[in-house]
Amino acid sequence: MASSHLLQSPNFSSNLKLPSKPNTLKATPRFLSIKAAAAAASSSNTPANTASKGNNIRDEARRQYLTNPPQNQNFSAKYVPFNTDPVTNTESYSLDEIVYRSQSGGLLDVQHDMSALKAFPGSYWRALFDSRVGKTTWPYGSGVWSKKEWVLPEISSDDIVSAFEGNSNLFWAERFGKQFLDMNDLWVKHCGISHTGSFKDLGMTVLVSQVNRLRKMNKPVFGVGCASTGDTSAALSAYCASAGIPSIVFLPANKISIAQLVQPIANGAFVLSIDTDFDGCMQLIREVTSELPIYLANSLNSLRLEGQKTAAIEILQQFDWEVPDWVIVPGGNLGNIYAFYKGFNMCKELGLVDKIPRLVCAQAANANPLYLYYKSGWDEFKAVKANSTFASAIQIGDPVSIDRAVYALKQSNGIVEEATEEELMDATAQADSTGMFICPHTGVALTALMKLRKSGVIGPTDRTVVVSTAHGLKFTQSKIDYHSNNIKEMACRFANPPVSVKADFGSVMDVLKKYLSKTPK
Ligand SMILES: Cc1ncc(COP(=O)(O)O)c(C=O)c1O
Ligand SMILES: N[C@@H](CCOP(=O)(O)O)C(=O)O
Repeated sequence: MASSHLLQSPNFSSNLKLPSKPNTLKATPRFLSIKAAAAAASSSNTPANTASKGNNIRDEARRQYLTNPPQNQNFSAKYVPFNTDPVTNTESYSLDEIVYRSQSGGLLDVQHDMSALKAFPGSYWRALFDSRVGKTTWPYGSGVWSKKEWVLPEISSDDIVSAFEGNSNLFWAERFGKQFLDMNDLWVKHCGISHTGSFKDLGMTVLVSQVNRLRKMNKPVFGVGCASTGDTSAALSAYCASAGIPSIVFLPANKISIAQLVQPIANGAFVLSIDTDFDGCMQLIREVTSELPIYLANSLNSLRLEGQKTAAIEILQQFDWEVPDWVIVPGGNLGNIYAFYKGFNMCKELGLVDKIPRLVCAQAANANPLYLYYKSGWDEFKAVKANSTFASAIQIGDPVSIDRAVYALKQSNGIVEEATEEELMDATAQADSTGMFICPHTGVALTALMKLRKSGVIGPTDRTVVVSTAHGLKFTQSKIDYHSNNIKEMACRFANPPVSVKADFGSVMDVLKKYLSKTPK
């Protein structure tokens, strides 16, 4: 592409000129003015401006699009079979087709036209993405849609269903790092501080937006369905409710938390509580979605991972495009570990950074098919019967994205670790005692970190990011059980139960004096 081309985003009122030398990693002085232009352009759509024009942000985006249509935006994406040679296998599908599997029954992947994206240097993309953070411009106020060109480049902003998800806190876990791990550069990416309380929002905004588009195109999509351990169903039902699209969720009876169960109920989903486990629900939803006009929303559908990969890009952005040494992700159905790899790898391929972090996937020992496969030297994969775990959202024995996970780990020189119930609950309590309030799945990831620190694989100064996947408030019962010392065969070493005390001054004083005498000054 010639360097004189202009890239004009729908919501940007001024053109962003390409640097004269595309594909260079160095930011040129000229480029800095591009950044300023981008910032100025996006700030012209502030709510105050929008309101004064008598529009809402969606109307304003539409108006911008009509008066200033995008030019030379040749970005596109399609489905291709996952990890096959494009020379010998030319199979591909439009994203507007309803397809979840390749002809041979394998996984699909969303493939972007990388040559069109590569026409712009990494410095361009860094500045463009940075310019969109912290704004309410539709749809770029979302951490996912601020990377729209890399997610679903062809969807109209008008079809997007978004809760301005993403842009989640990257928390410096200073005290936890220093106190328990002798680390000074430990970070927790709080993906669970999100609209429905988990990272699933990142993928679901993409999937439901595409469904919205398909329905407008009169494609046969009556509603959207998923099997779930509680978080996918919460995200699906919220995004569908927001767009007025029916959602159907299959939940394993008595295996998800009350907080998770109530989410789809409140959002008006059709909820089936099925007497099986997650793997059984997954099997059923796959059969049902191949018979009925119900679109599959689990991460078998590769659209979801396009949204989830933006968390990786966001981490780089939050470190001002410096690459951390390690990223640790709890794994269940195993879509997310691949999504992280894909996000990091796209940034490398497109010149935003020059390497990717090493990835660690952490599993509960009670549901550890990936760990066993890794320990066998990737010899033979065997699904397992997942046993009950406090990390209930990853109680999965037959993960649909196993091939994606193995690919991500091999490409990133990755590691798989596991956590017993006691280890994950202790790690959760320790993290909470330093001011976090994490879910048990994050406890699994922290356990993996503790083990890798102990063995010296992760060093004291390694910059490490632990991905926190859900909000701790969804899992209060496990915390209540732990802090009440009410878990069979678990010492609950860090339990902090409340003290019952009589309602008189003397009793309260006695208890407080005892407490103060024991507390380190
Ligand atoms: C809270 C939470 N953490 C981690 C995971 C694991 O993600 P994945 O299934 O993509 O491996 C899930 C869902 O499976 C989840 O709900
Ligand atoms: N933890 C998930 C399990 C399903 O994963 P998905 O990413 O394939 O939808 C959930 O919350 O349901």
